[in-house]
This record gives sequence, structure tokens and C-alpha cells, in this order.
Amino acid sequence: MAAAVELEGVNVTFGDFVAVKEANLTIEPGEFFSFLGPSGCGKTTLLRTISGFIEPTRGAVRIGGQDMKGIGPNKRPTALIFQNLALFPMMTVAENIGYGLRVRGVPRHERDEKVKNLLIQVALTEHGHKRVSELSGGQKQRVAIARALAVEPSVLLLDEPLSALDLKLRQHMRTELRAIQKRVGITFIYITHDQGEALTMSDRIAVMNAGVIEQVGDGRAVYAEPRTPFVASFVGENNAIRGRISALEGDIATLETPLGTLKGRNPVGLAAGEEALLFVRPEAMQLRANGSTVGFEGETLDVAYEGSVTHVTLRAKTGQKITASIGANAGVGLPSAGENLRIGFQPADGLLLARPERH
Ligand SMILES: Nc1ncnc2c1ncn2[C@@H]1O[C@H](COP(=O)(O)OP(=O)(O)OP(=O)(O)O)[C@@H](O)[C@H]1O
Repeated sequence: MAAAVELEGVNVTFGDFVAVKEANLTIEPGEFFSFLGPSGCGKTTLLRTISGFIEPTRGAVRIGGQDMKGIGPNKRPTALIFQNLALFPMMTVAENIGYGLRVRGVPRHERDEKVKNLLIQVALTEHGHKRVSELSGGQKQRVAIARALAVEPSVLLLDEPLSALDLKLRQHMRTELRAIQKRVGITFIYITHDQGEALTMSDRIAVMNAGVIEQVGDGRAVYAEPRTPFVASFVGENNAIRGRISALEGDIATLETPLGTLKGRNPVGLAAGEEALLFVRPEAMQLRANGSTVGFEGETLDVAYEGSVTHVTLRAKTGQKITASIGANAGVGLPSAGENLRIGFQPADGLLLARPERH
């Protein structure tokens, strides 16, 4: 089967400004694929390029194996759901869902049948007769999805569709969206700056920074095996410590840092003498560390209780702030502000990456 979407050397420029740089990517049929990155990194531009609202300055977009050059948004097998949903508030739910079919001249009985099935797929069977203005935020989201699905796109493009919802509903809708995607079985391409959304819903994620796709992988890969300092810092929380590599021993490298000698994994194969950044997740930091770990001294600045976890902010002797997140069941006593202690981590939980200047 042809790939759902292929990007080959896609560049999008606005005047001198490069919004998307050399995007190369293959998205498979039936995949839930997310673009994750901060505001302004080019996610929307890329989505609009796939949907046909923007032509790439250079490179090719293929959908279902077919080159999309010169094919307008209405002629592409894609449907786009915007942040504001753009539903018709005075129409009923069923009318909204059937709208695209009516415009296309689909006969009434066929339309009704389809709308009925779509109401089942988005779990709104009881609500077909209601006006959209009578629905909750989450129900409106589902209407927008059903309306987009009605015209049978092979790819559904979603531009931060949950951003207007409150936190609880947003979290609930993640599960809903994923379930709907599994039921209908088509490709979903989702853009978000919320890493929690990307990690919980996606089969794979492309992490973008300043127009560049820095890494593509499943949630575990981008969280546990980031390949660039940007990905390591953007996906989840991370502590970053600068230093220079002094020794290599198998997978583990030793790093001389202003905080002392530390160690970490060296997956990108940095050489002795190279400048590096050592990343250690807050949850991998241990308080009152003993001999089996590498570590340094720190002063407790702040202890923030958050229920399942407590975030302890420490100041190393260089002034750098380090965060340690301690699970409620970790069985360690929490320090009090001002207390000095040794903080440590297992070398296997440290990750060494090249300093950005190298790129
Ligand atoms: N039509 C345009 N003309 C000029 N610059 C543009 C145009 N559209 C987007 N840009 C610029 O391209 C960059 C990427 O914008 P884009 O909307 O793709 O970002 P984004 O990652 O989707 O951000 P957000 O999450 O804030 O929507 C931004 O710096 C933006 O100002």
C-alpha cells in the first residue's frame, strides 16, 4: 500500500524567512502521527502544505502515492479540523455532520444513513437533533470530527483541536480521539505544542524546532532516547549540565563539569575532548545519593508538593538550579529548604548529546 503522506525535501519560505526546512517524512496508512513543537516552529505551515492551502517552495508532497502539485485543497483526499472548529451553531448536530454531503449532492436517504453511522462512531447517537450551541465543548469537538469524516477523507488533519478546552476535558478527549481514530482506521495527522497530548495519542511524533524536524519516533523514543538537545529539553522536563568528555568506557562516557566529574550514556558517539551536554531527568535524580551513583552537592531551595510527586529544586555550587522529582512512594524523607545534600543519579540515566554549536 502507498504511504498515506510523503514529504520529500519540502521547504516553505515566506520572503527570506524559512518556515519549513527540508522536511522528509513518510506517514503510514492508519497511523496517528503528531507534529510537536513550540509556537512558531512551522507546524501549521506544514499542515497547510499537506492540505493544499500552501504550495511548497521546493520539494514534493505525495498523498496515497500521488504527487499533489497543483491540486487544490478541495481536490485532495484530506479534511482539516481547525482550532475554532467552524461549526454552524444554528444547525443541528446531524445537519452539521451531513453538510459536506449535501453540498456534494448526496441523496437524502444515503446522507441520513451515513450521518447515523457517524453519530455512532463519535458516540453522539442521542444528540443528532440538538443544536450545536446546546452542546458541551467535548461534544462539539466530536461533531467537528464527524463532519470532517463524512466526506471520507483518507487523511484527517487536526490543528490543535483541543486547545480551547479545559484541562480535564482535554485529557478526556485524548482518549476519545484515539478511540475514534482506531474505529475509523484512517490516518490522523495532529499538530500540537502539548507534549502530553502528543505522547499519549500518537503512534509516532515528529518533533519540530525552528522549521526543522529534529527527530521522528514513537513516544518512548523521543522521551527516552532524544537525539538532540532541543528534543531532550522540549519533550518532558530535563536538567542539562555542560561539560567536556574526558574518558570513554563502552556506552558510558565521563564528563568533566563545573559541578565535578559526572557520567552518562553516549548514544551519539561523542569523542574524548568534545564539549557535551549531559541530560538527567528530574525523576532520575536521587536525594542523599550514595556510592553507586555519580553526583554533586546541592542546597535545597524549594520543595513543591504536587500530590503524586514532589519537585525539589536544588542549587549546585555553581548556582545552577537542578530539579529532582520524588515519587510519593519513593520512601525517602524530603529535605527542608536550606538543607545541603548530595544529589546523584545512575550513569545509565544520564544522556550525553553534542552541544548545539556543533550542528
Ligand atoms: N503567510 C505567512 N507569511 C509570513 N510568515 C508566515 C506566514 N505564515 C507563517 N509565517 C511564519 O512562519 C513561522 C511558522 O508559523 P506556523 O504558523 O507554521 O507555526 P506553528 O508552529 O504552527 O505555531 P503556533 O503553534 O503558534 O500556531 C512563524 O514564524 C510565522 O510567523
